[in-house]
Amino acid sequence: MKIFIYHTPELTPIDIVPECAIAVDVLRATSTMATVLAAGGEAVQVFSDLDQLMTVSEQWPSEKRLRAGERGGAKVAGFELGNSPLDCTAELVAGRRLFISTTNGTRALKRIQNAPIVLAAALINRASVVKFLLEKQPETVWIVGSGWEGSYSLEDTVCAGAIAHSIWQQTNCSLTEISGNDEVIGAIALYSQWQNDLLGLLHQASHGQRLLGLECLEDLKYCSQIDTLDILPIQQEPGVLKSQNK
Ligand SMILES: O=C(O)[C@H](CS(=O)(=O)O)OP(=O)(O)O
Ligand SMILES: [Mg+2]
Repeated sequence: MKIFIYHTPELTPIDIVPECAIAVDVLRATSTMATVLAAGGEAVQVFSDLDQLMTVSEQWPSEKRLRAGERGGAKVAGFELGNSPLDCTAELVAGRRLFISTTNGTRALKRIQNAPIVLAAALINRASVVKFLLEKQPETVWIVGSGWEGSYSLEDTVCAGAIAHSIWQQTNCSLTEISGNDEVIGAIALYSQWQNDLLGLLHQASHGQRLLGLECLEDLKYCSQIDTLDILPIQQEPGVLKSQNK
C-alpha cells in the first residue's frame, strides 16, 4: 500500500484516481458525517452548492431528510442543522438522510468522488478507517485534507498523519515503503509530536481559533478525540456516503 497525502483539494491531482481516496475534515465536516452515521442516519449526501442541495433534497420525503450546512461557521438560514457534530443526536438523525454543504469538507469529497473507493475520515473514526485499509489493502491511497478555502490546515494533516502512522505501526513496512510523497513523512511527524495533546493542537490551529471565537469549545473537544466511533462512512454513489454494511 502506497499512501499519498494532499493538504487541500486544490493540491490533489485531477487527471488520475487512486484505488482508495479519503477525505478528512476534522473541523468539522467529516467529524459530523461520522457522527450522523454512527447515530443511525440513513446516509449523508454532500453538496458544494446550496441551490443544488435544495433542489435534490426537495425530492426526498420531508420526514426522512435533514438539511445541514454552514457558511462562515454559522448555520444556513432555514436549515435544521449547522455543522456541529454535537447537534447530531440519534433522536434527530436516526433513519434520516443528511443533505449537507460546508465551506471545505464537502468540496474535498466532491474532488475525490470518482475514485472506486471513497471514505470520510476524522480523528474520531481513525481506527475504523485503518482497519478497512489493512483488510482491503488498496494499492494506492490518497488522503485529502479539506484545508481552509484552498490553504493548509493543521487539523486535517494531523489526522492524515494519524492514519498513516497507524498503518505504518501495524505493518512490517518501512516508512519508505508506505509513503508515496514527502507529505506523509511530515504528517506522521506532526502526529507523533502531538498525539498525546490533540486538543492542544486544535487550539493552536487557525480553524480551531476561529471556532473558539464562535464559542465552539465543546466541538473542539469532541473532534479532538481519537478512535471513539466505530464507523466507516463509505461512498455508495457519487456524493452519497453510508455506513459500511448498510
Ligand atoms: O463549519 C466548519 O467548521 C467549517 C467552516 S468555519 O471554519 O467554521 O467557518 O467548515 P468545514 O467545511 O467543516 O471546514
Ligand atoms: Mg475544516
